[in-house]
Amino acid sequence: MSYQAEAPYSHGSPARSAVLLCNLGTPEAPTAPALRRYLAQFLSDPRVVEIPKLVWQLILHGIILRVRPAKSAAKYASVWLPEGSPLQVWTDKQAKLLQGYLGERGHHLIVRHAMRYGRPAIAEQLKALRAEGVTRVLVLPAYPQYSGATTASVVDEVARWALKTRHLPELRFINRYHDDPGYIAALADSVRAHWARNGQPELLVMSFHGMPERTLHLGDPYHCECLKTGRLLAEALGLRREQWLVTFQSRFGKAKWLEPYTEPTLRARAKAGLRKVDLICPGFAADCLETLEEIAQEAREAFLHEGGKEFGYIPCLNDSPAGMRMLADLAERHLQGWPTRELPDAAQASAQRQAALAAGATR
Ligand SMILES: C=CC1=C(C)c2cc3[nH]c(cc4nc(cc5[nH]c(cc1n2)c(C)c5CCC(=O)O)C(CCC(=O)O)=C4C)c(C)c3C=C
Ligand SMILES: [Fe+2]
Ligand SMILES: [Fe+2]
Repeated sequence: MSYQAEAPYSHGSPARSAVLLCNLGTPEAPTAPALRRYLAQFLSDPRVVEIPKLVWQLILHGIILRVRPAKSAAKYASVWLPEGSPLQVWTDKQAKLLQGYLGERGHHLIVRHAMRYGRPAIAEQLKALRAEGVTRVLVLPAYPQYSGATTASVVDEVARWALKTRHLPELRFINRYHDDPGYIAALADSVRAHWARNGQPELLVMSFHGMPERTLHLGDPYHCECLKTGRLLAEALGLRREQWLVTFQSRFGKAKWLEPYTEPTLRARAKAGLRKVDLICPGFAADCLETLEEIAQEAREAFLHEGGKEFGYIPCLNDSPAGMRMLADLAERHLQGWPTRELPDAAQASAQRQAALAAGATR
């Protein structure tokens, strides 16, 4: 391969650092054509569907992309906000707030968000940051638990951009924060706040996005990390073992996925006499289709249908102050050694000029 000519970092331009908050991505509209584009990109990622490419492309284009887009579009339509897809709206807001939180702590840097599938694409954002003189990028995948399908796929996409780029910024990656005390405390705070308003349930179900079970046997740490988050959150809340449960949602395809499955578990528990349950989805940094539609709508209906009486959905950390402080702490720890507390060169020069002028004026 050959490297394209690229604009050099201009001499004397400010050396800047950036944080790139990366999430999964979402369709651009709740319509079948938009879903087809999104799902084609998402489900063609070999990190997401690990079966031989040729066989999978036949199934994907021959069956899945003919049926699923319309069905998924209807689900997206039920949670779509006036400003767009919830995942897009929250992730955009989180990046803006994170810039503010880090700024208040004296860090001069740029925070942007990017999506692994759809837009704004990771490569598009890295290119834009480079054009703004950014020479250091901290990549923060918005996935508390590491998995090959999510975290590693973000790294793949950064690497794909890097493969084509001559003058690379310095790059750092955050792999996980599933057991970060700030993350656990932020989740515990939001559960306690929910209980203060609605009373404590008989059972707290912590529902994580599923993965094919074979990924666990192939060495993916995702399952272990979900269980650890669950245990730490239960400990922080002082729950007894029978008062909490970790389950897995969003099964895709016919293979066995991580168990227990969320909705069948809720149905079975309701049938067995459970009346009041709370659901939280700690693996999602922001509310999205999988939490707002699959849990807060579908799982609720299933539970009530089987005789359950009260179903509480506890939102994701989204833009909560505790969640944002946690992200700022996390980024700050990984920014160590980068000169983010110094003013960028150009701003520094201008501040010095201003100081000299002021000094001259008082003399
Ligand atoms: C939080 C971690 C996630 C893991 C792990 C994950 C694995 C995974 N997902 C699919 C298939 C689909 N997921 C879909 C939506 C979706 N998935 C995540 C997160 C994880 N996925 C999020 C945040 C979302 C919501 C996006 C949004 O726009 O709100 C979908 C699309 C929706 C649909 O058609 O059902 C699919 C498909 C697989 C196969 C997989 C593991 C290998
Ligand atoms: Fe998913
Ligand atoms: Fe789903």
